[in-house]
Amino acid sequence: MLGAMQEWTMRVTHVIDHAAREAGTREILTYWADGTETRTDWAGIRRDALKMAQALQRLGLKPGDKVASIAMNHARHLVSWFGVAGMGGVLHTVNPRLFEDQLEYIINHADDRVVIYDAMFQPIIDKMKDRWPKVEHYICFDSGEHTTSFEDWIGAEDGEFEWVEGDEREPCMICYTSGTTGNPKGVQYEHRSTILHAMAGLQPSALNCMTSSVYLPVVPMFHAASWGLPYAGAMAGMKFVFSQVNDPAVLDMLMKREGVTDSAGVPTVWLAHFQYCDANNLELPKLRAATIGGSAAPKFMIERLMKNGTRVQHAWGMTETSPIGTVGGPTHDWDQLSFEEQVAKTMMQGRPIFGVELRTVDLDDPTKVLPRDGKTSGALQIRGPWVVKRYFKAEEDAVTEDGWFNTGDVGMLHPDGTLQLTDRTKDVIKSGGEWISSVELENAAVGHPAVAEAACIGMFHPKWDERPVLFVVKKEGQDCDDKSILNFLSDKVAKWWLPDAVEFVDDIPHTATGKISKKDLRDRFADYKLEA
Ligand SMILES: Nc1ncnc2c1ncn2[C@@H]1O[C@H](COP(=O)(O)OP(=O)(O)OP(=O)(O)O)[C@@H](O)[C@H]1O
Repeated sequence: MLGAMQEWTMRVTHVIDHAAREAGTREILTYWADGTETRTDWAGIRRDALKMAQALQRLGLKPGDKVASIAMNHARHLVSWFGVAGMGGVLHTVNPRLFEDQLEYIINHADDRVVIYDAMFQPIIDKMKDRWPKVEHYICFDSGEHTTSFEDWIGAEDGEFEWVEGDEREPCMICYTSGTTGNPKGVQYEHRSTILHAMAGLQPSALNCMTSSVYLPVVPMFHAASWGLPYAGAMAGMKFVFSQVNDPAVLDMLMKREGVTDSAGVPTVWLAHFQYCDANNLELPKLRAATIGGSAAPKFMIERLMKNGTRVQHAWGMTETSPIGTVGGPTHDWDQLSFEEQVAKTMMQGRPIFGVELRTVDLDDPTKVLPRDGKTSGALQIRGPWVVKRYFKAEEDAVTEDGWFNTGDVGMLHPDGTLQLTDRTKDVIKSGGEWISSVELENAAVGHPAVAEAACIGMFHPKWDERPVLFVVKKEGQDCDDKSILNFLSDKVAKWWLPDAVEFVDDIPHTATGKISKKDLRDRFADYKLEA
């Protein structure tokens, strides 16, 4: 027998309705690429989203149709998150840094009918237009010099529109993985999964979203739904500060002037911020918390932020998990820990937020579930209502028979639930039947004063199968040799982990999301040979 509560379909339109009703005047600021700024509020975002939904219908779009956005973070992009979902459509947030073949592939694969883009990406549109035969309309978020401008387009509507109703399991957004592991794969976020994920993000131990938050998400809206922040932020009714550019000078100015309390982004964002403040003799902004994820946050970054009074929330997730899986933050015993212990804990990837479950399985025998002992490393699996079950247009599910998604990450679970990632399955190095973490070697190497960046890959070795080779980019004006690096590593990793060779390179290839691309590094050094 069922209970007797009211019907409430979990559609994301509830989120914007709530924000406009309960926090209607809470501000949304945008700093635009041309240096101008505009301010709107949650009521304004809803008003424009209604107009946009109406305008999409006028173009002939039907529920289920897809609209691509190629855009940075700003209020109009935020409008499209709710406008597209509000007409029953699916917003496809595209990473503009993808390579041309990937851009061609994903827009065609998603069957996008409309592309809305920032003027700064006009060159991409000009280059790609002929390769996207299914796209019928182009709209520019900015000026519209070359095509219809967003403001003119929605400005022609009166906003007298009723959100399109539908099933809560219908998709409202599609994000593609960046394809470092093959062709990009589309992950469809449902209305329901999006709401559950955003509500989970409101847990105090998660994204730290509350009415008092003034949030500057540096994580782009095209990167795994900006970690769900636009939805969680609307639910909390917080103030957003957006910047269309990722210039540390602009971010620093906005953080200080607007009293930003929270920010979220990949580690490289803080790297650039540190460099900017150091070069200009400025103090770091005093944030309440910085959520860092997407790749491992290095120790020196965590230390520096914590010393500055900023709580570091080290998060792990992936496009396939909407993306939040785990978030770090003070544990019950936090106050009893020394600063060093707190840093060490923060370097791990945090604990699962309510709603998802993690387990690790043996790398060689995936049927064997490993103990949560903080010692045994294995392949990380996850399940939960905002974790992918099947990729868009795939013919088979992407989960194990018992319903777990294989993340491709390697790590261990501690008895208190903390996840400690050690590598990705395809990057972990197998030497003489034992595993070596390429990430741990890299993290240790970047602590060397002359090292700007380091990447470690396993190279074929006639005796050991694979041995680590470390590729290093030196800091400008600094010098060092392989002996100094190996010496530096010798008390930080096991002796048999020490790389067989250290190679100095001018640059290390990166993926479209700014992570080290080991695939490209391997391709670049395909002919590399290690001696027996
Ligand atoms: N806090 C973190 N520490 C270490 N690694 C992390 C962290 N957060 C995310 N990652 C890494 O990022 C991956 C997810 O990234 P994302 O979904 O953006 O895919 P991608 O790396 O860009 O592309 P692909 O899945 O195609 O390789 C995780 O599986 C993990 O390897």
